[in-house]
Amino acid sequence: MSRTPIMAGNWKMNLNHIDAVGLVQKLAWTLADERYDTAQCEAVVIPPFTGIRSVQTLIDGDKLPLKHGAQDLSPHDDGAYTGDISADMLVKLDCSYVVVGHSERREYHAETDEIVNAKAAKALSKGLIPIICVGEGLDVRKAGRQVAHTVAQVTGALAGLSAADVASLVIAYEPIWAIGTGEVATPADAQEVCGAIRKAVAELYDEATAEAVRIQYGGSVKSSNVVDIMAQPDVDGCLVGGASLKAEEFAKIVLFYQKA
Ligand SMILES: O=C(CO)COP(=O)(O)O
Repeated sequence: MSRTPIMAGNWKMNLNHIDAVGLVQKLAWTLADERYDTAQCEAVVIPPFTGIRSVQTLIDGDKLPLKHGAQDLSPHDDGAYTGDISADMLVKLDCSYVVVGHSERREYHAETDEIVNAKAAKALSKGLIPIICVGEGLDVRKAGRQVAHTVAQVTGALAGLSAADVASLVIAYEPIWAIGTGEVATPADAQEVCGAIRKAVAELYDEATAEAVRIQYGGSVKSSNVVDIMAQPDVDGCLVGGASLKAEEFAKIVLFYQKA
């Protein structure tokens, strides 16, 4: 089974809703100029919550070849959870994807594998595709335990999910030491862990599920390194932070296949 590559721009806490519209317009123009083909790569923008409605209206109104998503969701349906956003609210905004378990949420909001698992399950139950983030810190990498650490996070995040659900979702391997540092993992580093994740999915489920699940690499991805990273057999896309805030740079990342 062939997996469609997926490039997702995680804007993190950047760009108000007006700037969000400007970026998406420029991204769409650049992609159109370069004859972007959605069959070659899926392009996703993930603004902060405050930008989603404007981005949705623009994508829908202008029939742009982009999908959009959110950076987090509540594991609860509704109720007294001040500051949280529910899956239903994101579905109403036509979100296709939702990031869960980003290392910044794990660190600053104390999200555990159990919480990540509950959020992924909630997203799937409402028809949203979770992008489940995993990855080791520098201490774990230095100890050579990156595979065991990351596979344990994947196992925790997928607990109780069906094979069909897992086949539909996205796992993003983001080594924390490579996020926003300019320190990109080598293509071989990315392949080592992404390959181990796919093997773990095969062991937890079956070969067909492992063949279907899409695995991204994230951490200082740029247009200058994306082609080498994407050449790895178990890397199906990238979760891009800083470089997704520049339309032309993110467009080049989406269009990686033209250079591959
Ligand atoms: O955390 C990331 C995407 O979720 C990666 O961020 P950078 O691309 O800025 O390193």
